[in-house]
Amino acid sequence: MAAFHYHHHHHHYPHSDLRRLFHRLTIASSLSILCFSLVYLLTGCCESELSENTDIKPPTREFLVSGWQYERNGTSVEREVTTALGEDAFSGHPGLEANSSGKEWTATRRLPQALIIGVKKGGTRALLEFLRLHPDIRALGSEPHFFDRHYARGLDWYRGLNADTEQFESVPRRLSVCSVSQSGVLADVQSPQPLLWTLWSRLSLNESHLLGFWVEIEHGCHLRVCVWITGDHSMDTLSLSMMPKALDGQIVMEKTPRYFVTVETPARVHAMSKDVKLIVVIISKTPDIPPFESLAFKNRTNGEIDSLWSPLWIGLYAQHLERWLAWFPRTQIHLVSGERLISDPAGELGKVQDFLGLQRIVTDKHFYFNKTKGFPCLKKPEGSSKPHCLGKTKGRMHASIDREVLQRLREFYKPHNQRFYEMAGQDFGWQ
Ligand SMILES: Nc1ncnc2c1ncn2[C@@H]1O[C@H](COP(=O)(O)OS(=O)(=O)O)[C@@H](OP(=O)(O)O)[C@H]1O
Repeated sequence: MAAFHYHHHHHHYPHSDLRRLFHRLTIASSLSILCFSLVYLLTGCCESELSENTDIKPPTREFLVSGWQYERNGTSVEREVTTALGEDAFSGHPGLEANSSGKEWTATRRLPQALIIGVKKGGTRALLEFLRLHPDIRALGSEPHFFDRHYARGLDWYRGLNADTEQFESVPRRLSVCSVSQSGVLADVQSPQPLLWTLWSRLSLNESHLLGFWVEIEHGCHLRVCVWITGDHSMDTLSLSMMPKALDGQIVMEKTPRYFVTVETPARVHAMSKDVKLIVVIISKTPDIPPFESLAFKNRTNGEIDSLWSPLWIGLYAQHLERWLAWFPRTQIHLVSGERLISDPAGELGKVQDFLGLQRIVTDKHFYFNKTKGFPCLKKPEGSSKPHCLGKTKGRMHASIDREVLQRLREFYKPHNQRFYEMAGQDFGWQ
């Protein structure tokens, strides 16, 4: 049997919601911003420095200017916000760490050399989070959807080099994200909304994740607008959609499982780099979309499968792989078995590391099987010392599917899968 997939819920944030949010932020912050502007005008601290500061420097917090915080689940967030900034911000990011060798300072934002292109619900998040453990991998946490949705924004946007002067830094595990403006400081102080807006549009989050924000100034008079976000999505989604800074020799990568099935993507990826390494996680599973049994058929009585229904169409792996093979050699595409990623994560990760030309550093020592979750979890995820499983949205209970329907799907997928095995040069044993 082949793979079946779910509808994916992407976040869409209506303009009006964001408007309302910023409205609230404005009211909450206007007082402190006024004070801030006063201090600014009185000290005139930027005058001499503005023109000299074209590079981002490690920030030294001078003021915690504006906060919009409230109690959530009975715990005050204020102390933690300060902690996140004062102690932890900018730790865990090679591009920003001060180190006696000074080497870290050469880290730059580069276009990815490897992509996890698919497939949706195949285990792409697990694969990326596992790969992140490797010191030679720098991975973007969110799904940037550059080649399928944001292509018109251009490669500089993708890389994280905005046309405007903003720079973003994220501290993925610490739940604080900041946007730094290097120009027009006074104007920004009087109106932090555009900065917040840009920062916000870079996050795959919505208003409900926002716990607070603050504006601060650092040495060199860069303005930083920071948001503090709930922990619920930290492992799965908290990251800015731009490439992380990486050192020479590190592999930059991202995952957007939709790339695999979008017709225009292979050519676009090829135009970025003909050497990029492509990873596809493929799996055989049934989507958990009630009423699956009726949606899967064009005509239930004669058993005609609706092959254009997206969750079933995604599973036509041969068809999708064929499009990639028109642009990239088979050796540049690595297939990961979604089933084995669950039953033997270290084994699958070993092969991926070989494919990427990396030393096998992520091994069975890094995983344990969590019986409650029913999935492998990490003993120590990147940037943390505590064991971690993926979030609630990964590894869900699936409703059982009618046996006859399953049988019909097996028949439907059989020839497609056969063709896929031939193309892949590998039998995945689905039946
Ligand atoms: N270690 C571990 N922990 C949790 N879940 C795991 C793991 N390894 C693989 N999986 C499987 O990953 C499925 C989600 O796949 P994706 O991350 O590719 O989904 S998404 O397309 O990004 O939404 C998810 O599918 P569902 O069970 O349907 O939620 C899991 O089966």
